[in-house]
Amino acid sequence: MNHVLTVSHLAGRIGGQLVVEDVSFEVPATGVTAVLGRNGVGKTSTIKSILGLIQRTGEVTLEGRRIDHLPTHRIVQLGVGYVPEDRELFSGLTVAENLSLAIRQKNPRLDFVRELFPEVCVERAQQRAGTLSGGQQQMVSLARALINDNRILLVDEPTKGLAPKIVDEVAVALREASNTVPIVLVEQNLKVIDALAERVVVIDAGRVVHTGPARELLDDPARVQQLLGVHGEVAA
Ligand SMILES: Nc1ncnc2c1ncn2[C@@H]1O[C@H](COP(=O)(O)OP(=O)(O)OP(=O)(O)O)[C@@H](O)[C@H]1O
Repeated sequence: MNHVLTVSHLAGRIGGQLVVEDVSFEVPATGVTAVLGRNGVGKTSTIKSILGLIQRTGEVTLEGRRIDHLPTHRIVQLGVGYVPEDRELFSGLTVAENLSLAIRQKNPRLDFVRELFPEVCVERAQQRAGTLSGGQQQMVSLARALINDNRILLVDEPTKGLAPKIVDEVAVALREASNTVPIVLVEQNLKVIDALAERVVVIDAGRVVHTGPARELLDDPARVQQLLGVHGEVAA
């Protein structure tokens, strides 16, 4: 299979402490690959290790090219888009200003993000990002990553803390986005995983403990319970 990203024996440290122990997985060139696991097992740290945001060892390749020795800004320039868990918008700047600061290419995908998020990217373009709701801020954060032609997008818990209706909106946007770029999605919401992910990578205590088709895992509530410690039934 054609892989856009391969992660091999990745380890990551924060303040000298090993938080990612030994993570290996591959990301196909299309669709959504979900990274799952209980709280605190190292999902966010795995994403940050790939991006070089924390001290890391191991091998990471983007379309066959080693990127594990590069600084974060180079990795992003090569086309690894990042939507961080805490959104990290410039709260005092408008939506339009947040978007224009993110542009890295001559022909940004402005029409695409305006179509995907008309409320925030058109109607609220002149509103300060810090005055938007959590869901709206999440959409700006996604738009900021989608405005460039990335090779892959790393999206960390985009639905965390959002109301169910907004979760559905974010999921629809991510599905649209995944038709244009492969996505690695850290997500706890099984309904979102069910709606979006083709494959899952489950992490426990800094290591990969399961990989496979999302459907196979979601159809096995006992295994979901065992791996994630949550009830395996996906609510209707
Ligand atoms: N800045 C930090 N300083 C010290 N320890 C940290 C820091 N950030 C994370 N950790 C620790 O690293 C481990 C992995 O955290 P990480 O955020 O990667 O887990 P996670 O699986 O993404 O969790 P969650 O689902 O709760 O977001 C945890 O034990 C956490 O306490």
